[in-house]
Amino acid sequence: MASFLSNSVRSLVRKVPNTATAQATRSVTTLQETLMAQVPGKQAELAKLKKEHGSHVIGEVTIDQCIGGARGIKAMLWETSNLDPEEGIRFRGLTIPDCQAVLPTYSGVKGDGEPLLESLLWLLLTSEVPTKEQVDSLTAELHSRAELPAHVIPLLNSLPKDMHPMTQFSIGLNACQTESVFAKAYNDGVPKTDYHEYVLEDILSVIAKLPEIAAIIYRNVYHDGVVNKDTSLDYSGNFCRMLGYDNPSFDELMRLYLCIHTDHEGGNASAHTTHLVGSTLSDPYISYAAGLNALAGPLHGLANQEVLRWIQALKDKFDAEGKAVNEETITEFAWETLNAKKVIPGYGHAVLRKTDPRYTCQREFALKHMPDDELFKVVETIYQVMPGILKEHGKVANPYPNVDSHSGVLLWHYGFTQYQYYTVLFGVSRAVGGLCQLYWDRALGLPLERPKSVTPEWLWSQVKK
Ligand SMILES: CC(=O)SCCNC(=O)CCNC(=O)[C@H](O)C(C)(C)COP(=O)(O)OP(=O)(O)OC[C@H]1O[C@@H](n2cnc3c(N)ncnc32)[C@H](O)[C@@H]1OP(=O)(O)O
Ligand SMILES: O=C([O-])CC(=O)C(=O)O
Repeated sequence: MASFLSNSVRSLVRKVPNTATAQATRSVTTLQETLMAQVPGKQAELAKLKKEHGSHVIGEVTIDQCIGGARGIKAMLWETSNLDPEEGIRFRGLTIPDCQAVLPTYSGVKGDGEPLLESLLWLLLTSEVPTKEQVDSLTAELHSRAELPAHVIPLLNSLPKDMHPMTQFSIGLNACQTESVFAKAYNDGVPKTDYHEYVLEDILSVIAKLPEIAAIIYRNVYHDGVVNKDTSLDYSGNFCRMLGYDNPSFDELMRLYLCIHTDHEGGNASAHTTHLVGSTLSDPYISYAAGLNALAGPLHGLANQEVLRWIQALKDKFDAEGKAVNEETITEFAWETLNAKKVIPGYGHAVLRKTDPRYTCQREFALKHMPDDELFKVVETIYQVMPGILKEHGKVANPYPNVDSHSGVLLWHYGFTQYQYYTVLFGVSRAVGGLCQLYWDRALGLPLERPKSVTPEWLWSQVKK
């Protein structure tokens, strides 16, 4: 890959020498080689579609959609995943159970344990299921790119402990932008046909650096500030050690967690923001930092902390009143929330119309690893009553739980109770989806995103015609 790069940029690339593992696995086809072989064909296919069918109509837009957050408008090309309202997410055509069956795991035996994050990264970028050797070479490559620039650790250490972890995360990633190979290459005037080669460098480096930024924040805010690595492990395993967790079952949970939160087609706020900001040719570091800021909103990724906050408030209220948490008290608390004109966090979705399969696979993990956990039973009871309550409420298009409804309770089981931090874990994972697409955005030469807005007067003029 580095041979494609100009001399001035090459000095920024892969500053960390290849590890022994990377050298040993050099015989496998690398991620970069796989992509370079795919790009010309994908470019030609898209050019043909545009040339021969560019004027084909694929939808219409109503006033409701125009003022209603663009729900359902098909206006974005997304390679890496697709969301069906009934079935849920498919990553390059594979459902979550498909991924669990075919993607390489830590043990090396397919289906034995959860897929490795590196497996999903490879799948999303290339649309191919990697071999274990390819995944191992990617693990080594990510470890070799993980070093943070010297100024970032003191910066993170200087942040107020009461600053929200997502704000710290965004600051940390923005500060790493000094390493952007793409920004330097653009400045040096490389031709636009080469952008994707530099963008790929940045994408892999961002994904590699995020766990340590995240771990420093966690250890600073809640513990002693000390981060210990173990790069003999995979990406998720090493991340768990950096956070301070050393438990094989928690490692598996983190592998599942990091895989299922990666991508949710293009319209969700964090992926869309990354894509939009990237379309201005902002580099992947600051494009994804923008995506993190979108993820930090309570209607999006922050809902995972809000779910735990809601459950704790529920428990506190009924503990104080000497009442049990059961179907009756949950129903009472849900109506209090709804009557106060607040949302039930973890329920509803802009696209899904059934229980989120990411919820289902986390529930299955809980049934396998923690069937008797007290908080899991509360989440199960909420699941029994909430769809009925929301249907009765009558406003919600989807009364079923989304991914955020279940993730916190699993973390809590392992002693990871600092729920204000939960969205940072989501942010480590979402980088993979948003940035894999950003690679294809540049490889396919997608343009600046700039939809047309209209005034209320214009809308009135349309209906009065
Ligand atoms: C990773 C993720 O981002 S998954 C989503 C995480 N977010 C949450 O869990 C927060 C709770 N859920 C919600 O706020 C919503 O369901 C969203 C934001 C996810 C989707 O929003 P929309 O597509 O607008 O949902 P929908 O069409 O069902 O909204 C219709 C009405 O129901 C309300 N509604 C939707 N979900 C809920 C809910 N969980 N609790 C109460 N009211 C709700 C909306 O606020 C809206 O009210 P309004 O007409 O007064 O504005
Ligand atoms: O798809 C959405 O709008 C929200 C969501 O579940 C995600 O981004 O994971």
